[in-house]
Amino acid sequence: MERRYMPVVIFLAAITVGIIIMVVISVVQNKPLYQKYKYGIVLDAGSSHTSVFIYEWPAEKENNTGMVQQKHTCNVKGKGISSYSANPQGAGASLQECMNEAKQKIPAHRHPETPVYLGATAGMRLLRMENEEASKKVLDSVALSLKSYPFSYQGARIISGQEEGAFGWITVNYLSENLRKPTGTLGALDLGGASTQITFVPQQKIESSDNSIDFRLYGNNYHLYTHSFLCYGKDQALKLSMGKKLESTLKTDPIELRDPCFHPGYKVPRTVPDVFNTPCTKELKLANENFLHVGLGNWSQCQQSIRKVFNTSICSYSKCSFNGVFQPSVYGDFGAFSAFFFVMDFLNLTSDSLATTKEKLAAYCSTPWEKIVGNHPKIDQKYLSEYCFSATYILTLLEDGYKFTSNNWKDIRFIKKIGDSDAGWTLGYMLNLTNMIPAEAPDMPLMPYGGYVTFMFFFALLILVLLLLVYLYFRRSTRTAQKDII
Ligand SMILES: Nc1nc2c(ncn2[C@@H]2O[C@H](COP(=O)(O)OP(=O)(O)OP(=O)(O)O)[C@@H](O)[C@H]2O)c(=O)[nH]1
Ligand SMILES: [Ca+2]
Repeated sequence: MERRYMPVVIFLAAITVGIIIMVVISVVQNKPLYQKYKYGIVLDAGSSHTSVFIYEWPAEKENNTGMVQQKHTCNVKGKGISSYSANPQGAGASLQECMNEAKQKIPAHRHPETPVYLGATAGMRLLRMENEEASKKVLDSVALSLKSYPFSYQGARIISGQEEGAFGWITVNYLSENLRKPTGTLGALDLGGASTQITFVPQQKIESSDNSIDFRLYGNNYHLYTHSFLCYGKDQALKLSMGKKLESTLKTDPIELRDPCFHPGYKVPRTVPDVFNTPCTKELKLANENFLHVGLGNWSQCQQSIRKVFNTSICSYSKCSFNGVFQPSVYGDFGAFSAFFFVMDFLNLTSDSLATTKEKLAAYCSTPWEKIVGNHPKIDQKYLSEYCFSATYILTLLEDGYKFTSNNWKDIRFIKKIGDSDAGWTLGYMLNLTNMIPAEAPDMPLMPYGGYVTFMFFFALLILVLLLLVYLYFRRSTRTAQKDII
């Protein structure tokens, strides 16, 4: 090579090395550090049982939407914490197995910074109404138990019905990644054992302040309608409904309750206090101690009997759901989770039209109890016997209560999970308390990581090609000049 080209070659080599170093550094510098995770624990102390949820998220992306995921769940053995009113220590002790599991699942070096929250819902709201002292003792007991773990204890409290509804809404919209998009949001329908919640962004004005809740999330304002009906979870609704039937029938037939919501051939002895042992049915008092609960398996009569637990005759607003509670017209798509899902999924009723759902359910309810047991020998008979009631209650609540119709029935999606995370209030509760959903949209990189690397690569290649072209041009023009001289 001629000596006079040496500076050009050195120059090109230096530029090439410079570009390579630039690309390598920017790739390494911006590489997402996925191996660093943070964790959070939320205990859902429901009326029927307690579940422990462990969430995880990449440490450096905590404010981005959709980053927090459910890593693990553990169902606490036995009933909900409100059932420990006579033995409060038992409530704290019941959490041990699942909390030890949490210790195993979360890396030890993260334990001290991992927040633990316990939120109790309708079972504890009812216990507080009945016996405030006992509800305090139960909360103290679970608090003492949670403080004994190496995590960062953040409190154990009874959450309000509004919080339960609103955080369920945040969870489903966070997981569906609706919050940063201009698309609509998903309403949330939660059916527990002791209460039920409806939450959505309405098109009409919210006429009662109790039912209105505002959030600013990722730079958007959300004006939500929410209501929680205490005593209208499926277990309490069964008591309400049986209480009404008992009240009218036991006067004439003190030993038999003929119930259209249970299968023909179903016959179980019960006691009156079994039905009336809750503040939801307190006003109904009866002397008879024992009665025989006899199934009739008649869906339309069952629906008639369930309608009696919804008072639709009073409303001081422009429109109401039931019991005088304001509710705007349901609007948009809804995610229906917890018992809405368990029940409808068990009966295979999650994707039919409203008319077909009713037909199938009517056939199911009239199926003899013996046949039902024969078809499902492994399922606990208490649960099995209640599906006809529960599904009829769900249809009646959605249609007569919330005013869904055959036209918008398809807008209800019965869901358990979104991705790997359960739909429920716990994730929204943790996101809110850890400030993981910022009010304003965080600054986003100009382009996604993959796009950025590709751009840097092709841009560097382009510079190289251009330099090569300049070099070739330079070489040709100096040769032509030399020829001209010769
Ligand atoms: N069939 C069936 N029922 C379930 C299952 N899990 C819970 N249930 C029942 O469904 C009802 C509602 O359950 P959850 O949503 O866990 O209710 P909860 O959170 O304990 O009650 P709330 O405090 O009112 O929210 C209760 O009657 C439970 O016994 C399940 O996997 N299958
Ligand atoms: Ca619940």
